[in-house]
Amino acid sequence: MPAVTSVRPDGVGVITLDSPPVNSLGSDLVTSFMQEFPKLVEDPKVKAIVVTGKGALFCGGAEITEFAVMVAMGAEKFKETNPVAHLSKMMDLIDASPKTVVAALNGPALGGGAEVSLACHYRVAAPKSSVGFPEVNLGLLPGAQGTQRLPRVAPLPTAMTMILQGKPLNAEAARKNGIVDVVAKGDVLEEAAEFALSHPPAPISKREVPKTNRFMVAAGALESGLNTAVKAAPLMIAPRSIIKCFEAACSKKSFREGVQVELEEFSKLVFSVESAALRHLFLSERLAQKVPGVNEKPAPLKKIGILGAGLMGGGIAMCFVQKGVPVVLKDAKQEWLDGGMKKIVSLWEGQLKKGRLSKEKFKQYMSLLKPTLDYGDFKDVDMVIEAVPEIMDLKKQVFLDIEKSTKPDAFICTNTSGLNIDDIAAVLKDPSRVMGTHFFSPANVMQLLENIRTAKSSNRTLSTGMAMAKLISKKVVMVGNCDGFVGNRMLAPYAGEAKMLVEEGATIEQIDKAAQTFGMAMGPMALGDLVGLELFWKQRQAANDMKKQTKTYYGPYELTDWLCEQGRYGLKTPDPKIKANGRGVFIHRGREKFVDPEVVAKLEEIRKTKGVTARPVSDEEIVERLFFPLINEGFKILEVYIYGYGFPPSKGGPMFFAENYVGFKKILEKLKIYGAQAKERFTKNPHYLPIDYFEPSKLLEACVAKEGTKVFPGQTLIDVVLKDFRKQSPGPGPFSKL
Ligand SMILES: C/C=C/C(=O)SCCNC(=O)CCNC(=O)[C@H](O)C(C)(C)COP(=O)(O)OP(=O)(O)OC[C@H]1O[C@@H](n2cnc3c(N)ncnc32)[C@H](O)[C@@H]1OP(=O)(O)O
Repeated sequence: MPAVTSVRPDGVGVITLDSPPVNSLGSDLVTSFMQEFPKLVEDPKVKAIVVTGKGALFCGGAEITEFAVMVAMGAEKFKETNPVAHLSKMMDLIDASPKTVVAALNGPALGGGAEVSLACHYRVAAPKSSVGFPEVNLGLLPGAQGTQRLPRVAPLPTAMTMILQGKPLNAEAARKNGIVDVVAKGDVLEEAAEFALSHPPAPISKREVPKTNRFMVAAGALESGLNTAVKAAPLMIAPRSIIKCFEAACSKKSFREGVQVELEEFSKLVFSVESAALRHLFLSERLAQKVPGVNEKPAPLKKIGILGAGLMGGGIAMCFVQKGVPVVLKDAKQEWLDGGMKKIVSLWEGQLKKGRLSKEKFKQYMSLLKPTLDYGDFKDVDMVIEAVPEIMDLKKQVFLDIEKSTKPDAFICTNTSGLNIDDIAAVLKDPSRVMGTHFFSPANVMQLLENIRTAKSSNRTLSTGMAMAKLISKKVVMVGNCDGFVGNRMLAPYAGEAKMLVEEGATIEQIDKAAQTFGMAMGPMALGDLVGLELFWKQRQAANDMKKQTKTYYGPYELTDWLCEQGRYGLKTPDPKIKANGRGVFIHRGREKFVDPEVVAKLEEIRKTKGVTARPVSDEEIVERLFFPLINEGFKILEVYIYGYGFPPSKGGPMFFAENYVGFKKILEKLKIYGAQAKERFTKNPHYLPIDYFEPSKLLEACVAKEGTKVFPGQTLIDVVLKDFRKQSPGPGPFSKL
């Protein structure tokens, strides 16, 4: 029953939004609310009305899955049956009630949920509730009168931060900003009922926009708000539409006229490819949390052991401590431990100085983090995550040491980015306790976590790994144990082509700028320095004889070899005393970086040796050669089975980008052209090794063949093609060396 009504003995009619899991405003709930609410208005026994939500949330907003259906209807049909206009009518109904309507915010009121609360005449909020407008994160705006109601109650800067940046306010902050009338001290429903009985109806739509808000708009506040939003997310189109709605609200326009502007802007956004991409990401991220067959109750994680206090280990330790989980951080040498602790403490001190961390929290963090050299301190931890250097024998040895020092049911995770986890786990008596947890650098910042299942990981290990990700607020993807897992596997051709393009004549700056203009948070050259160049170097050295390998060769290695031989590993130089510290492709000074003339000279030398004449490379070619092979690799992975590396969210992930921005056919054609060029380079120039990342994926070819096939709203052509493909696919191949 989506909207449930009852009448209390004190004459307050209660209408409860009841649509699990988040009381989203799907058409069923809206229709039922519009049938039930008038009954309360007309009931002579009802003196006032309270709107509340069932469960932990007031309301999670409009039903996101229904947007795809709206888009599929097409623009013309959408005009006639616009479900958001329907939602707007629900707001009018509440607003126009002759009886006082109070929202009892039992939990978060988000998007359309916040709009329902603002359509009510007053808001009484539980202390743990919040009010937020996250629509911008879906490439949308509050299309059910939110942009017109919020500036009527809140100061313009608050309204702008909330809607333009999607930042929610907790109950107390919402009260201070005029959005909430009372923060309940006791039972929120009781207090809302009491409030409703003692206050007259007061619709926000009848309020004037405060003069200060109008002055601020006249003084150009909207432009500066827009600049901030655009700076944070340059490719987003929603902020410009949101500004138009605020302009309408704070001008001489009536509430109704403002609502009309809002509806028009919303309609534009809902049809945009950016919004489709962001909605796709929202739903895909949640889909990725559900691993078929992994259904055992996760074990509690009360204490964590981290082995290795380097960049990764330290960052992982921070993730847990910042969520209040005690961590034992172990390393083998005092100086390594001290170095790791120093880095962690300096990061927290930096936050303290900027006012982002309170002194109390800082103290709490310090008390939760225990540095140690003694394996004995792992005796009561529930999970150990090892983050020691990527050397197979070392990993096997530390696994044996962890086994000896932990409880038999403690989980053992390896933060490898490339080693075969089945091989590491095989040294243990009970390999079912093992899984891979591949964090991305810097681990305390990056949102992605790849959990890797081994052949023997138990259901409980895997479910606890997924729960662990949720505990530390990571977006998690469960992947199989194969070369480079998913992230690095897709990154390898991207990084390889970046190096190849530099050799061909593109400048280092040009490569990174082209990638950043596309929307990447960082270019591939800077990324190499950030994650550490020695990873690739060591992996390559580990391979016996590169020249004999015929497959999976990723890009030229001469420059990286030269840099690493001098200890220029980028920002991940292990020994702080070494002169090359902070040097890689770039020279890094604090947040600034410069291309080193020595690197440019070395490149010239490499070209000479290889007989390559530098040529001008267009930005278009750079983008195509960086991303198309990456997409191709994604298809290869999808032949069996996406968040990281800062891929622009407005493009929805590489596969969504391929389908909706470029088209499969163009990608296939370009892969063939660039692949033929790479083959010619390999055949004619003995300095080059063969590469296979331009070799088109069978799934991509199948998608090209099926282009034009009708798909259901919300579904992708890849979904459709994958269904048939699953049966025939050989998988991503066995675990092989780079
Ligand atoms: C004109 C008006 C426009 C709008 O209102 S646009 C929508 C604006 N609202 C939002 O953007 C809110 C999005 N939702 C969230 O931020 C979070 O979710 C919550 C804070 C509400 C809850 O978070 P947590 O408790 O961690 O749960 P979870 O895994 O994110 O979601 C549980 C299930 O609920 C589904 N869901 C959440 N919000 C919506 C929604 N607005 N429409 C449809 N489904 C929603 C998810 O997908 C998932 O589903 P599964 O269990 O199948 O994985």
